[in-house]
Amino acid sequence: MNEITIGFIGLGLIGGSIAKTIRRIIPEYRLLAYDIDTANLKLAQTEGVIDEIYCEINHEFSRCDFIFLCAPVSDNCENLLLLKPYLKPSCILTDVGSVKSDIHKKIMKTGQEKMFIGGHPMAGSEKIGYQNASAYLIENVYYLLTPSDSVSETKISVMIKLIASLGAIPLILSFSEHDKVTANISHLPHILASSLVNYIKESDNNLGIMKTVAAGGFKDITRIASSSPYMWQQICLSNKAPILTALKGYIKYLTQIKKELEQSSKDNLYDFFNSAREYRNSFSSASTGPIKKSYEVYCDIVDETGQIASLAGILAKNNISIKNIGIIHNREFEEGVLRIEFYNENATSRAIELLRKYHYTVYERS
Ligand SMILES: NC(=O)C1=CN([C@@H]2O[C@H](COP(=O)(O)OP(=O)(O)OC[C@H]3O[C@@H](n4cnc5c(N)ncnc54)[C@H](O)[C@@H]3O)[C@@H](O)[C@H]2O)C=CC1
Ligand SMILES: O=C(O)C(=O)Cc1ccc(O)cc1
Repeated sequence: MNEITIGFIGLGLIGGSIAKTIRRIIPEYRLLAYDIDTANLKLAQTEGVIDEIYCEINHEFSRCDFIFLCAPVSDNCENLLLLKPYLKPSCILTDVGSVKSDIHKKIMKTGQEKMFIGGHPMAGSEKIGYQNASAYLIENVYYLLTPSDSVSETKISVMIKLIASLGAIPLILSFSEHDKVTANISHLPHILASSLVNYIKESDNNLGIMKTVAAGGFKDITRIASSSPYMWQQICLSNKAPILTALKGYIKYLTQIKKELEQSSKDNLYDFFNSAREYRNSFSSASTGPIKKSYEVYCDIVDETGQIASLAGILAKNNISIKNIGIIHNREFEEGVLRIEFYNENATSRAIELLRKYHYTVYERS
């Protein structure tokens, strides 16, 4: 088989993670990248992730069998025209942007429908840039695909195969359905997280007491407020109408709960929390959710030198890789515990079994 060549236009958190995943799973593929930030490109080349780096979009990309547009959404739209003269007809052009309607409209304008299949991995984080990219970010998560109307079935099945081979779960949607869904389950939550943080900033006293005592719940639901403001500015502007509809629907809920509280409607307040609890508990705890599951366990550990090293040694001897490790202190674990994160479900369950065998107290959190 001829060598497959894949190009990346933008190599930050998502582009970098897809490139690292390809390098991990299909190391023989040739990877090319362009990014406005040359430091990213140089790092990726030094790490052996990208084979060829370019400081402009040029004829080198005409060798690509796939091109992933991985810049913020409106930059992806602008890069389409710059790429157009170089793409071979058999190339599959895709993107990873969080919004799909604008890029599909631009694709129709530029006459590139026969090669475009929109893409959107439902995984990510509040972190920014290639330095935070991970070869496991898209493992076992939904990867939404929005093929153009005139792209061939062959191209669609090749794309589905590639995404599945990278360990993600391809799911086809129309671009308008995509934007409605993501407005509700991704864009609205990001707006809520940021508005909650802004509200607390405004309400706190000058010693920052709220900020100091904010507990797990606040931190859980506002983590995504640390995301890139530039990326979210672009997402909001690009998906304005569906986000406004979602906000309107959500504000209705807030108004309703405000009324029920004002009226001390005991039963309605109970129903409000109970219906949310039941529906939230019905979400799959398997990794295929809108939010990627993190494989973490918590473990009591004696506060003595060498304790972390001996636990890590047990895992290493059994070929279990640790993704992240560190002591945490919060109210749930009053004494402080060791938080250990693994790469996948299998490693997590093997580690739990092993550590318990060595008489460690291990906690799992759903
Ligand atoms: N961050 C997340 O959790 C997720 C982001 N996305 C989408 O992925 C895309 C990329 O986001 P991230 O990787 O998170 O952002 P990022 O900020 O980590 O990376 C963006 C990269 O694009 C480069 N870039 C900016 N303008 C460019 C241009 N005109 N041409 C070429 N490169 C350019 C930047 O230098 C940077 O390396 C966005 O469209 C976003 O909507 C999709 C799923 C999750
Ligand atoms: O960090 C998280 O939990 C996210 O929600 C990340 C994210 C951001 C943007 C997307 O389009 C998809 C996923």
